[in-house]
Amino acid sequence: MSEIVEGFVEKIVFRNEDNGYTILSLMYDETEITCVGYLTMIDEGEYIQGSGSYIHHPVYGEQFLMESCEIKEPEDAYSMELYLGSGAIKGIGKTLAARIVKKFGDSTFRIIVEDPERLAEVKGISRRMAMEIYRQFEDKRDMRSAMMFLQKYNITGNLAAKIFQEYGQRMYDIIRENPYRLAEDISGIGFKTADDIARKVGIEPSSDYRIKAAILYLLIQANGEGHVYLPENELIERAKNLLMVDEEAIRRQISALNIKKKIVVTDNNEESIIYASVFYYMELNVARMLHDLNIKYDYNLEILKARLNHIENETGTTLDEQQKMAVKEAVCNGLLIITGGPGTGKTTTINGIIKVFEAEGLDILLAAPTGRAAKRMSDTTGYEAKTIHRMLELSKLTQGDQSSFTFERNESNPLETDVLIIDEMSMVDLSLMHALLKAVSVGTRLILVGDVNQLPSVGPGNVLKDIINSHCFNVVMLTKIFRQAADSDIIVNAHKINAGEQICLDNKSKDFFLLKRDNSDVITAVMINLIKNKLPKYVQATSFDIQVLTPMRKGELGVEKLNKALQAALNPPSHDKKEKEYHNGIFREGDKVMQVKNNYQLGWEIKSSYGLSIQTGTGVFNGDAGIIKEINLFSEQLTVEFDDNRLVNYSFSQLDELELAYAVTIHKSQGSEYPAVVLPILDGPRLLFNRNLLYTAVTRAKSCVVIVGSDKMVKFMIDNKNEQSRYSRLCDQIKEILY
Ligand SMILES: Nc1ncnc2c1ncn2[C@@H]1O[C@H](COP(=O)(O)OP(=O)(O)OP(=O)(O)O)[C@@H](O)[C@H]1O
Repeated sequence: MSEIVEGFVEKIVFRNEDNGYTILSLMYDETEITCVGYLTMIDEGEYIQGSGSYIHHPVYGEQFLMESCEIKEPEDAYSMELYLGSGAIKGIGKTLAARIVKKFGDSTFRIIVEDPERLAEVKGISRRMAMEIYRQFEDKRDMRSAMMFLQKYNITGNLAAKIFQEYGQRMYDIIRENPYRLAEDISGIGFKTADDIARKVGIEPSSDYRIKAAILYLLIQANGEGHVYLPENELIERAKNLLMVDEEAIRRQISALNIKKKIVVTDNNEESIIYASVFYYMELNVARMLHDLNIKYDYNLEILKARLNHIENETGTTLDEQQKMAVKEAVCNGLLIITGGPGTGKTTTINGIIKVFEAEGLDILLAAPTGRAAKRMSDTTGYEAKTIHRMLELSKLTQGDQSSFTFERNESNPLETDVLIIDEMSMVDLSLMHALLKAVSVGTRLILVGDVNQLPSVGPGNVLKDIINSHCFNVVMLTKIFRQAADSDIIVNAHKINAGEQICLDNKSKDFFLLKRDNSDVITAVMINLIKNKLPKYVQATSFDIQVLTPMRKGELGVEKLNKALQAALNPPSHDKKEKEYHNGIFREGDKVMQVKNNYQLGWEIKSSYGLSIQTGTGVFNGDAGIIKEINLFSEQLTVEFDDNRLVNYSFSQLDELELAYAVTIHKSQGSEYPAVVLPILDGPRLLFNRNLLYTAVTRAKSCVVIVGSDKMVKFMIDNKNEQSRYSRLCDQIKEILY
């Protein structure tokens, strides 16, 4: 049975600002009781009435669990003084509060609201301050009632504050009439939360708003799966399952959204398809901008020949016909795509192209989609390569509490360069491609390099594949595997896997092995032995440089379980290593970790051997890997050393950006290379275990690949050509522009 308590809030003992969970002490009938609950916006000194029940906490004893709570406007002078002096109103301390209440007595609150100028009669309060007190008082009141209102719908803390900041007093109408707007306007609220609110407000399941919101939500969800659009029938099916309403109602709202231009309904020559508008225009613009860049340049081929001869003499490498063709196409065209598998000479060709343009005195920019890929490009070319985000000068826009990102380089402030070379193009998704092309003006030569057979980008689209398949632009396919590369079974096998040919797994190779095991515990133990004892000597690297790549996150051989096992074996607890618990695991000094989201604000620092700061910068990117150097339990910080000795401090509240990285998913490893790769392959979803995934994993290794598990599964993967197909129309959009 629910009980009621009421009294003054003596002290806020603890408050979690994210979710509003609060512990406070309340003076109730001259005794002090501890209340707990989601009591956002309740300040010290307030008089509250709450209902709930007494519970017994094993450590803190009896507490009142407050399920709902109401602020009572103080009615007597004493309570008003307590509230005003609590720090709730900036600029009023205890002394001033006492003076105000002495002057106005029980009418204090009425004066503040109805006649605030009179506050200036109190010594120490100017007219301006009087109005400021009034403003804060009203704001607090509005905000508090908003919080109370939202709490009914289980929205608390920062999210509630965000909603109030976005809508102000309109919030009440919006929530009562169309809470689905929240899903559109407020980051952090999705369809599910909005639908939950709608149900509580009593909105009908067949409401137009509900169906519209669900359609937009399903399209965003499809983008998250890598699709750019959904076929109309598939969208309707998904909507029917989500909403449990009839098809006619869904079709009506599709038309309504189409008229409002929130979605685009078109067809792909076979069936009707639906885009969220932004993705439709992105795809169309990417196609158009690619055509715009695709102009011809006159170039004296005799001069090119002479330049190439000179470069070949200088570097001692004679380019083969395909590579020479790539250099020629690069100088003669505004847009060129170079694609090829491992060891087919892409880097050598890029270097040739750079040298030719350099001899011309042209400006060249190099970039890649991830930090690691950019670093590799810098290492292999000898020129600075940036991430595409950094090159486009990503910057943060802050509006009130909301922040979004934008690129400083765009159509009105394009990149100032004659040549732009992008490596690892298979990882570029549609929105990044769109941002990139907007910043490239006609007259800049754009050269896109990548291996079209790698896994597609994490984000939506099949950009590189679609551009190549359109056959509208110059594409040079490098197919020859060079001699050094042909000595490597990693490269030979990668090409076989890609072609669907079975590979020889008799362990006679120098760099490609399969250790047959059929039990996940045994596989884990074998991998630990390899990483700890066998492989470091074999590939002349440290245990930490050897990477376990696995297809899945979950399961016995998924990232989560493997990381725990590998951590215990490679960096066990030790009295001289500090630890910090997080979610469901532990970070320990010496652990191998990975940043799991792009954080453009996070600062880094490089220190000299004397500990002096010699370089600073910002930005740590999804996929950057490093080692935990220090955990400071006192300042609640953890320091990670990334590539190039960049030191980054994480506050404990930022630890959700880090994960252990002894094992990572094959998807996450795209664009990275490791001296040796260990692949546990036993069993898993047939759709995921495909040729593409195995190819990507194998091509991450420089000196050695060891597969531990089932040879049958490896064979199955090579035979399994079924990629998870993506709905994308870039290829057709490119072609249609020509007609
Ligand atoms: N024309 C050439 N003559 C001789 N050797 C070459 C030639 N082109 C490339 N190579 C050699 O072949 C190997 C692979 O070349 P390169 O690194 O350029 O290929 P890649 O496609 O960039 O490979 P990956 O994708 O694996 O990095 C290198 O050892 C390189 O020196």
